[in-house]
Amino acid sequence: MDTVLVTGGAGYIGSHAVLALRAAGRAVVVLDDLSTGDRNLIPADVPMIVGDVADTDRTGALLRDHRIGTVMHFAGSIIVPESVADPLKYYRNNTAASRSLIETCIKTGVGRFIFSSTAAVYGNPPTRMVTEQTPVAPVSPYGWSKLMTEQMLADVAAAHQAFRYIALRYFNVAGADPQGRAGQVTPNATHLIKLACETALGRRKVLNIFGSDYPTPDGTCIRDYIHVSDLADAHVCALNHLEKGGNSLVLNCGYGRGYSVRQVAEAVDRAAGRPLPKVEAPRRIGDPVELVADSTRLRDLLGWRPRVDDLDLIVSHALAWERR
Ligand SMILES: NC(=O)c1ccc[n+]([C@@H]2O[C@H](COP(=O)([O-])OP(=O)(O)OC[C@H]3O[C@@H](n4cnc5c(N)ncnc54)[C@H](O)[C@@H]3O)[C@@H](O)[C@H]2O)c1
Ligand SMILES: O=c1ccn([C@@H]2O[C@H](COP(=O)(O)OP(=O)(O)O[C@H]3O[C@H](CO)[C@@H](O)[C@H](O)[C@H]3O)[C@@H](O)[C@H]2O)c(=O)[nH]1
Repeated sequence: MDTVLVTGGAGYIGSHAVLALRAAGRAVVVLDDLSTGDRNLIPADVPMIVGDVADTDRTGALLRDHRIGTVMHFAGSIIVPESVADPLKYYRNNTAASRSLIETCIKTGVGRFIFSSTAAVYGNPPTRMVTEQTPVAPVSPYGWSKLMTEQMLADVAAAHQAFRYIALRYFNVAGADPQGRAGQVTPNATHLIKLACETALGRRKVLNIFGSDYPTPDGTCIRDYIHVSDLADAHVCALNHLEKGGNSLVLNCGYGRGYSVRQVAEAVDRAAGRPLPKVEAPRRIGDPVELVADSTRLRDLLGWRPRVDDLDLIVSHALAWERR
């Protein structure tokens, strides 16, 4: 079996994909510039090249030398408000860097590509449940930077018969490896569950609840939180699909049910054994009211079966990671 290249494999989600690939018996090589990642998140015997995916000479040599058959492309910049303040960083490190990587794949004959996309491509969707047919309409440069990469992949796959891809649109990724081998280290992360756990451990004074007047049962925004280990498994399913000759796909990744900000905060209270300090704050600009993934296609087309679909488990794994 070919070796899999995991770009951004020293990051939060990529490191869990490395663990899932190894559990499936696959050979893995990581390419990461360590701008936000950490070498310690991946097993010591996984080869890691420190470098930028946009460095075409080095990446080309890597693809050839390691006989890479599939690229899983996690590397990128991920902070939505930062993308509003510095859009060119996102068009460089997400869109342009992906263009370079895709071109290097075409030049070296790598025919399978699995891409980390995002629910941010939907912007503020008109319906509660989001299917892959829901119109895309990003509201941030981050979302656009990812949608442009999806478009490149579709165009390249149409032009090159030997190239197939799967774009996985992640909803809200959370939790940590149940065995404590990896978790989120991303600096300046803005994610609710990470911030709530940091607050529960006294590293932050208070958890802001951004907006309590939304048209939802408790007034706070609703999201579909997917355990990072289940998401990692989805990548192994995607790899198997492409290796069996399956066609290119765009797939939502979530569980299909949503929790409000307050419900998440209460789950952190339960995991921590005491209530964390919370304060109602104004709405955060650009937040959609409700984002829940219809993940029927992921289940039906890839045979994905979640193993940790439980908010209390997600939160307890995230809290255990923060306590480490
Ligand atoms: N975390 C989420 O909730 C979420 C949601 C939707 C999509 N995504 C996408 O998933 C992917 C992984 O996100 P994450 O949460 O693990 O973030 P992360 O910051 O933990 O990981 C990104 C990794 O990529 C590396 N990297 C960044 N730019 C690089 C470059 N040019 N060359 C080589 N390495 C580079 C970083 O050092 C880091 O290890 C990203 O593409 C992100 O857009 C994440
Ligand atoms: O301190 C906080 C942090 C967040 N929230 C709220 O919690 C919800 C979830 O926020 P967050 O965890 O920041 O996730 P999203 O803004 O939904 O975005 C995430 O999910 C997207 C996919 O849906 C990804 O593309 C993004 O990278 C990722 O940050 C939102 O209503 C926030 O307003 C708070 O109330 N207080």
